[in-house]
Amino acid sequence: MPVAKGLDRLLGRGSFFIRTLVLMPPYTEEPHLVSGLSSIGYDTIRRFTSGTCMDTPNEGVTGSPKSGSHGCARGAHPWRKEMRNNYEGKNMSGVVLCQRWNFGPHKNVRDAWFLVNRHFTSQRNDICSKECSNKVLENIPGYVKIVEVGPRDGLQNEKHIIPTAVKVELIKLLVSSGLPVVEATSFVSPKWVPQLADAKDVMESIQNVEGARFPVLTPNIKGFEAAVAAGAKEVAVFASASESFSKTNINCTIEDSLSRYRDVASAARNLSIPVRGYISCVVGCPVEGNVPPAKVAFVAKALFDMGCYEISLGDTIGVGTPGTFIPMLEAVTDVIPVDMLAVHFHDTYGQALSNILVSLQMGISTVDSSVSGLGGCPYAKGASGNVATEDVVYMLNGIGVKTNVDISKLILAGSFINKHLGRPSGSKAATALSKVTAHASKL
Ligand SMILES: CC(C)(COP(=O)([O-])OP(=O)([O-])OC[C@H]1O[C@@H](n2cnc3c(N)ncnc32)[C@H](O)[C@@H]1OP(=O)([O-])[O-])[C@@H](O)C(=O)NCCC(=O)NCCSC(=O)C[C@@](C)(O)CC(=O)[O-]
Repeated sequence: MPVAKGLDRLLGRGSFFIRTLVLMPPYTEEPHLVSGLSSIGYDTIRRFTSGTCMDTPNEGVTGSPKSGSHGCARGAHPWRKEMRNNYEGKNMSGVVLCQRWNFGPHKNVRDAWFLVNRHFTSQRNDICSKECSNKVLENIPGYVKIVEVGPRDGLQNEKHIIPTAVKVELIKLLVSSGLPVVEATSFVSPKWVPQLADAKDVMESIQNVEGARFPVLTPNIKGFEAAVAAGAKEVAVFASASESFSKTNINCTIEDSLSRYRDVASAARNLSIPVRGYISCVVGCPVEGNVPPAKVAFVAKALFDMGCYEISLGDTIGVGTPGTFIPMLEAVTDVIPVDMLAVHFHDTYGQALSNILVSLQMGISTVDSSVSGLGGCPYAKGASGNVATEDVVYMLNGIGVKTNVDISKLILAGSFINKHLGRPSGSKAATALSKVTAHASKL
């Protein structure tokens, strides 16, 4: 296998994990993963792995203060630390694998290891989490919080209105898979997004559902008040890094939207309600094209200053690659602590998983995704669904990262909504694993 020999030379004998990832059959064509990662300097990656504030000067960030001025003012927003602590301590769904595997004709443990994992990476790979110490993966967090956005970002874009009962059942199934956060709906104008006009009913129906948090989108004080009245205990505001998209999506300029969100954040602080912030179009806009990283950093800093406990960076139209996402993340982490950031990818160009992997390497540990890859934004023409949660969990399992999500239950949730929508899953992992299960006797 010439590619394998080349990789061994490139990586050294100790780096069998990368080799395994690259060569895992049937994905043996090209070592894209290694060549892509090797172009990112390790120093650059390390810079983002500390959970502490960066003191890097932020010249070039329009209108934002200079170095250190953000001062990581977490004391002002005590829920931040508390919420991070809440993510820990759950049972993990992974199991120790291949304890009684028969190595059979395979020459050595390494070869047998990757064959074993070819079949079993739907479970968390504990061998990997213990033994992978190579430089490429060592900075990846041990736990990743997945924020499921299917019921909101997914269903807001459906042609037909989904019955409230179906939405509620979907949310319950997602929670039962172990997802810690399920974005439930939006309190936006029903004239703009009729698909989510039943936000109040959805929220009221899940009041007794335990085991996850249910943030909802609120574009203004009106939405915030309606959300709180319906029982929401966490909200999200959504700004844009592109002026044109801001006008298209929420009918106001970026500056006006930030002013509205300051009002929402202030009202939320009075009620001790945590506020998540989104930034859309962080690398590309359907109207303006490329979006400068400094613009994203500016909006991120504004959301941070108003008290958002987490800021989700959205590649709304899915055009980003590591080549554009890394410089944007560098600009944002110059002004915001990396542990307050989340990433949110639409998979229009099939780049989401590679972008997630580099984001994790740069210190991000929160990933938004949507069951079955549902989704799209009604105001971002051409945007496809979000990255599928099943695909994200599959990848994280494969590299030994804990999520607490049971992928088989997640696939059930996906099957439920796909059946209702009358179409196949948008998740490659769910599709493949369903086939494997169906033909298990042939393995
Ligand atoms: C922001 C507005 C409301 C401005 O819309 P507007 O028309 O400029 O607002 P307005 O203040 O002039 O009000 C117009 C009407 O809407 C009502 N209204 C006003 N506010 C609300 C509210 N909160 N809830 C219910 N009704 C509301 C208001 O009462 C009035 O009703 P009328 O008097 O005509 O009967 C509108 O543009 C809107 O709702 N936009 C939402 C668009 C949206 O939800 N887009 C998708 C989510 S963003 C996204 O998907 C991206 C993200 C987050 O996923 C990240 C990524 O993918 O990158």
